[in-house]
Amino acid sequence: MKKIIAADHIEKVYGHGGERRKVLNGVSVSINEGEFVSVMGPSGSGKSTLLFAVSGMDTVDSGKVFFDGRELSALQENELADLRRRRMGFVFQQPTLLKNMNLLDNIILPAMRDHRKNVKKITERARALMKKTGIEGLEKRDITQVSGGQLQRAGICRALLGSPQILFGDEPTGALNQEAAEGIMSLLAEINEAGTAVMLVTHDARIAAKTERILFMCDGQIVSEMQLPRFRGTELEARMERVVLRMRELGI
Ligand SMILES: Nc1ncnc2c1ncn2[C@@H]1O[C@H](COP(=O)(O)OP(=O)(O)OP(=O)(O)O)[C@@H](O)[C@H]1O
Repeated sequence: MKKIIAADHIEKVYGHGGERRKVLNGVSVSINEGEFVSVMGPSGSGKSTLLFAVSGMDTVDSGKVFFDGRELSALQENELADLRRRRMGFVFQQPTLLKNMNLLDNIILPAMRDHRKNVKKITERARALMKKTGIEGLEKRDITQVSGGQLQRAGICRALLGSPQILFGDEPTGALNQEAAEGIMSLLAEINEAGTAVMLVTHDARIAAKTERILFMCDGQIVSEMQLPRFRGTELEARMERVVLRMRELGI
């Protein structure tokens, strides 16, 4: 299986002098093409920092991160930005969409930077993604006129517009009720099934149990991993129990 992300002994330090704190402490991890991975661990264990480091959204203080064989720190800022825009997608807990701009325009806005001449094509693709993600018909709505789940679906459409090889999610279901969260998880599973790798940070064992590999973090390190068969809609409770049990064993 081909690796799309490979992180080799990465470290991230925040603060200065006596206040210095190693938030990533020699993490090595790889993500294969098409994998569905989640990251769990206590608050402050470094989950978001890891996601930001392996996606090139933030730099590391030592170690190396490779995306599809290219070392991120060796890239020029514009090359890195280009790589992130074209080959990675990002979804956050609160999608950063703009008020006073309708949902469709919000979705296409970042892609317009690359393809000014292709407005028609981008709009068509955005509409197709809105249909696929279940928000067809909401194109003209302002972002204040849709639910949290619909907003997150719009965020996912925006992230998918460039056909990324990997979608990174930092608590993408964290602000949603359980029903909306499950809808977003089903959507992410579908996207993953179609070939896009997904890497999610979550606090929720119910969410992690639907992924195929769980990385457990504690104090800036990956302290354990769990491989699960692809989730096919059954045995969720048993999978959750395994996750919770592992966390208990790890004391996290
Ligand atoms: N920009 C920053 N400057 C200084 N410290 C930071 C910064 N970003 C994160 N930290 C610290 O690094 C540690 C790890 O943060 P991180 O957000 O990666 O943890 P997390 O596991 O994702 O936590 P949570 O589950 O609460 O979101 C925390 O102690 C946090 O306070």
